[in-house]
Amino acid sequence: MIISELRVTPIAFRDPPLLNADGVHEPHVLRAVIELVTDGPGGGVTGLGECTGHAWQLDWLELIATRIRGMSAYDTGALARLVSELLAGRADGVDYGPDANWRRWSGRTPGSRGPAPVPAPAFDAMRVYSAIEVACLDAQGRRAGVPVVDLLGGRVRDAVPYAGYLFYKWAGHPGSGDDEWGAALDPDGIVAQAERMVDHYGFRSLKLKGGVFPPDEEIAAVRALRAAFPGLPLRIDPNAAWTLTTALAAVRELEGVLEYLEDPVAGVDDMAAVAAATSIPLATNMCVTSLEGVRPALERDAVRIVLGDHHIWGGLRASVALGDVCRAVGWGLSMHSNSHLGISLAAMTHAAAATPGLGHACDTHYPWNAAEDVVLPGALSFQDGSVRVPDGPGLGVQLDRTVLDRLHATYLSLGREHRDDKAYRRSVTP
Ligand SMILES: O=C([O-])C(=O)C[C@H](O)[C@@H](O)C(=O)[O-]
Ligand SMILES: [Mg+2]
Repeated sequence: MIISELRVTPIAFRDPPLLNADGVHEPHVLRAVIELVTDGPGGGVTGLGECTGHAWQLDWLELIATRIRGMSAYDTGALARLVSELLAGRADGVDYGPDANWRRWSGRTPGSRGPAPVPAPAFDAMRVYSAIEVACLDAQGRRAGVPVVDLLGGRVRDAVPYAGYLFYKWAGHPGSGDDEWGAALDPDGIVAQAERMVDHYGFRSLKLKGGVFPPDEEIAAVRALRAAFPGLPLRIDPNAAWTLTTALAAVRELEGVLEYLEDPVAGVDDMAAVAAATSIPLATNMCVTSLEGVRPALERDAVRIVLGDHHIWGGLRASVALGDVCRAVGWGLSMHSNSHLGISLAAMTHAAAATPGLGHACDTHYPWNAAEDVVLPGALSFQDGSVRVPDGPGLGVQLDRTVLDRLHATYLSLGREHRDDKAYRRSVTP
C-alpha cells in the first residue's frame, strides 16, 4: 500500500448558534476531509480522515502531502516521524508555501492570510498526524477487509454510548430566522432541548456546555435536568470560565447531582483546589491534553477522568493507549468532541469500541451537524444513545462526493480561515 496522494479538501457546513465560554458558534464549521490514495497489487484503496479546517492545519497537511508520496500506508511510525520533523522545522529545503495553497483553493492573492506557519510544538504535530493515521487505518482495513476496530486490538463492545450534548443557544443566527432547535437560554429551554435529544437519539447521559451565563443560572439548569431526567448521569462543562471562588461555591451546590464536573477552572493548581473540596469527580479535556500533562495532574490529584480525543491525542492507536495510561494511574476515561461529521464519528466509534477502560458515554456534536454529512447514509445511526461499530471494512463509511463538492464550494464562498467564536459573538453583542 504505497501512498500516491494525500488529498485535503477544506469544507464548511452549517452550525447552529451554540453558546460557549468563548462566544458563539459561527454559522459554518470549518473542517477538512482527508483522502489518502494508495497503490497496491490488484488496485489501490483510499482511506478517509477528518480534522479541523483551521488554516494552520490545512497548511501543514498540504506540506506533508508533498512529502508523503511513495511511503507505505502501513508504516504509520515513519509517517509520525515525518510529521514531527516537518512541524519542528527540521526538514531542509521545505517550501512552506501557505499562500500557494490558499491561492489554489480560493483564488486569493498571496499574503492575504498572514505569515507562513512557524515551527509548531508537539501538540500541533499530534493533531496533524492524527488525520493521516486515521486515513492510513481506514486504508489498511479496506485492504484487509476488516473493520478498523480489529486493527486496534478488537472490540470490547459492539456499540458505543454517547452523551446528549446540550448547549445554550439563540433561536437562530441573527438575520436568518429561527432554526429547527429554537432558543435555549434558560432552564426550561435546556430541558426542552434535552427532551428532543433524548427522544431522537435515545441518549442515556447528558452534558451541558456551561460558562455562558452566571453560574447560578447554569446550576439551576442542571437541577432542572436532574428533575426532568432522574435516572440519567449529568455533567456540566464551563470550559474553565469560573474563578476558583466561583467553582468552590458551585461544587457545594452540585454535590450529589453530577456524574462529573468538567474543567470548572483553568490549570492544575486550581483544579486541584476544587478537587480537594468536593466529592464530585473532576474531568478534563483542558488541563491534561497530552501524556506530558499526566504527571503534574496526578501529583496534585487534580482530575479523576480524562476526556481523550483522537484528533488531539495523536490518532486512534494513541487513544486506545490512553485507556491503558488511565488504568495505570487510576483515572477514568471519557471522550471529548468538537463539531464534526460522520468520518470522525466513525473513527471515534472504532476507537471507543476497542478501549476497555472507557467507562463514560462519549461526547459528540453530531446531532447539531448531521444534516450535512459527507458520508453516505446508512452506516451510522444512534440506537438508545449508542452507535454500533460500522460493519464494513475500514471505518465502514463511504464518501458522498456530491456533498463533499458542495461543502467545499461553501468553504470557498466564505473566505474564512479560522474558528472565532469570540469575534462572532462580539459582532452581535459588542
Ligand atoms: O468539551 C469541550 O471542552 C468542548 O466540547 C469544546 C468545544 O469547543 C465546545 O465548547 C463547543 O463546541 O463550543
Ligand atoms: Mg470540555
